[in-house]
Amino acid sequence: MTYQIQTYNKIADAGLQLLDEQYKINESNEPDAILLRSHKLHDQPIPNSVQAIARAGAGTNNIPIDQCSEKGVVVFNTPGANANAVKELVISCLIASSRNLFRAVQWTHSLKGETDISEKVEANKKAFIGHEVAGKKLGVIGLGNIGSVVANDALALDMEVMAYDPFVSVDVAWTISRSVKRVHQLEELLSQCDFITIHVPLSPKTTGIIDAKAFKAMKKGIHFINFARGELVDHAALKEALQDGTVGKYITDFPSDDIFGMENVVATPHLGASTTESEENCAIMAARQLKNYLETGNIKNAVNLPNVSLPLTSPGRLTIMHRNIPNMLGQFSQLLAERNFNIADMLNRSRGEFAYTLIDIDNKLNDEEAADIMERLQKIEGVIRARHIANGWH
Ligand SMILES: NC(=O)c1ccc[n+]([C@@H]2O[C@H](COP(=O)([O-])OP(=O)(O)OC[C@H]3O[C@@H](n4cnc5c(N)ncnc54)[C@H](O)[C@@H]3O)[C@@H](O)[C@H]2O)c1
Ligand SMILES: O=C(O)CC[C@@H](O)C(=O)O
Repeated sequence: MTYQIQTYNKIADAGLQLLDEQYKINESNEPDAILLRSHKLHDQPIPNSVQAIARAGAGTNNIPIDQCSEKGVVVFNTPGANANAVKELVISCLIASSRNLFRAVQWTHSLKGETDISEKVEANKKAFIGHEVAGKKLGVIGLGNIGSVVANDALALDMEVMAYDPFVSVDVAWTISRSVKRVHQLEELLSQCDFITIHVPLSPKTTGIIDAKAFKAMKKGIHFINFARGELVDHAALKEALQDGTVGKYITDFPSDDIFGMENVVATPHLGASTTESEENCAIMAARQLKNYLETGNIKNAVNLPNVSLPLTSPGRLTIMHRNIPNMLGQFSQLLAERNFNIADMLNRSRGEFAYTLIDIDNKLNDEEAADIMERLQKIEGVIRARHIANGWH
């Protein structure tokens, strides 16, 4: 079996190398799967051949998830794989902004060609006096893979840390120091912190969550760090908050035309995950998840379907993505019984309005039998996509 993979953006070789001789990269207009980073898929049709999309990264706002679910396309991301890279940059920006490093470096370079540089340096350095972060209060909005490690490491800088995340996962909660104070109202964090960093996914619910009301609640002169997504912040409200001094500095990884020229804005070119280590981690995780899904039907870290894991030992497996409605399993087993196929194992999991079923059968199907059973499965109301995976070991 050969799988066709379409890639977008630069995917680290460490990940691509995991896709062995069974895989062809960028050789077909009808790929089985897509592997990408920030490339926007919203503006292009997704070929019907695509069974899975893997995002080598955390944010999936560049992928039309609802459309994918309706087409039976599983969408993966790589949770945590780039968290350390983002954390290191956020911590460095926290300190750099507090010490006026960005402006200071720019000014120093402007001395090129002048005389008496050391005298000018000593005379003017007072313009860049900063503050230490120790003893200051950091607010972390979103305590996921990135927010949790930023919060823990800020404690090591002797900062007081406050965090807001109404949906924090149990797994992450276990890793967070008890010294991080959790608040249940965003306003409480906004009104008390000297520095705020945001680490929530961009979705219709979070677009513009930092709006005029949020800025109004903040302390005067606060430094706001946004390495999550630009659209989380209402830029018109940001402009006002910068002008009236509410925001002393806005440091963001998401430059856009409207923030250029705003005073006290520092923008980096979406560099959060741009380390060799992080790019490799993401590419490896994404390639493994894609391979596992294509070859066994098992799912790990999908954003639109549940995790499903069943060792593939029988001669054949049917994978069925379907709506989460009654009597689907009954119809599948009836169909198989009518054709005299014996079910060796079965697993069914649901997530929201979608569900996924693996059915392992004792029968080794020829191409005709496989096509026939696929056609019949697809005809069952509620079935979105069905696949037959022949186990190469039988
Ligand atoms: N700059 C970069 O290069 C870069 C790199 C990685 C991730 N990111 C961005 O950072 C985001 C976070 O990444 P992550 O790996 O920590 O994701 P994650 O999924 O591990 O964590 C996100 C957290 O946000 C929380 N959350 C959701 N809605 C919230 C809300 N309204 N208020 C407070 N908390 C809320 C969730 O409960 C979760 O704990 C990504 O979605 C992506 O957009 C940017
Ligand atoms: O691929 C990148 O460089 C950025 C990834 C980042 O935005 C993410 O959401 O993980």
